[in-house]
Amino acid sequence: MLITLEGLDGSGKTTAWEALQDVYPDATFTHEPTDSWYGKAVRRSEGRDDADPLAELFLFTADHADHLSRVVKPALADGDLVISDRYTDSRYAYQAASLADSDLQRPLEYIRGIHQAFTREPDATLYFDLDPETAAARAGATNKFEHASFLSEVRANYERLVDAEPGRFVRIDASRSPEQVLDSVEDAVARLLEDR
Ligand SMILES: Nc1ncnc2c1ncn2[C@@H]1O[C@H](COP(=O)(O)OP(=O)(O)OP(=O)(O)O)[C@@H](O)[C@H]1O
Ligand SMILES: Cc1cn([C@H]2C[C@H](O)[C@@H](COP(=O)(O)O)O2)c(=O)[nH]c1=O
Repeated sequence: MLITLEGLDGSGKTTAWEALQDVYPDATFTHEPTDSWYGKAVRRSEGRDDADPLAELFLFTADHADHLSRVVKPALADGDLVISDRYTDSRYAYQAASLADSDLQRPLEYIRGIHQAFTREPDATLYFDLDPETAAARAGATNKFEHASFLSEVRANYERLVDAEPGRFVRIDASRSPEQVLDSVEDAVARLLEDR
């Protein structure tokens, strides 16, 4: 089973992903961007304000293709529970926002279309829902995406994704205390595993 954690920068995904490692020590824990050389190329691009947004989409997508073939698909083939801190929805939400003013007519649909031919969709996605101002403040503006105005466009895209596939997403109210958020996350994962 593939479970992904999604949401704005600073919404608490990594905090939850780390806590889940104590609860499910045998699961495969992974993340995007990855630590591969593709992931390092992505990190370089994130650090550049002059990066071309379409080129950046393809860097993130190359990292995803490598992540799928090297980590995600083999772990799923072994019957592992796979929990990924960010995955395809990050591209649909973030790169659709960075390409909003490009020549692409419908960036979110275009990006989904690129992935459809080769990706493995998540079985379930925990969506850490947080307002963009709090998210930006928690994230500390360490890259070009971590600003409230951009994050509010990203959030609108996440909402479109949730509306399109309500059965896949579990909304986590990420504005609560870390303890409350972790309790909800652990309950949600336990329920997903029971229902599978
Ligand atoms: N529920 C919470 N309330 C307040 N602060 C929190 C909460 N959860 C996490 N934090 C703090 O917010 C910051 C960002 O948390 P975290 O790295 O888990 O978020 P993230 O969603 O993984 O962010 P990014 O996508 O930027 O990596 C950290 O300093 C973390 O300690
Ligand atoms: C996978 C992915 C990530 N991003 C953005 C979102 C964040 O601002 C950074 C890195 O993520 P992290 O959780 O802080 O490590 O990259 C993106 O724009 N598109 C993606 O596909």
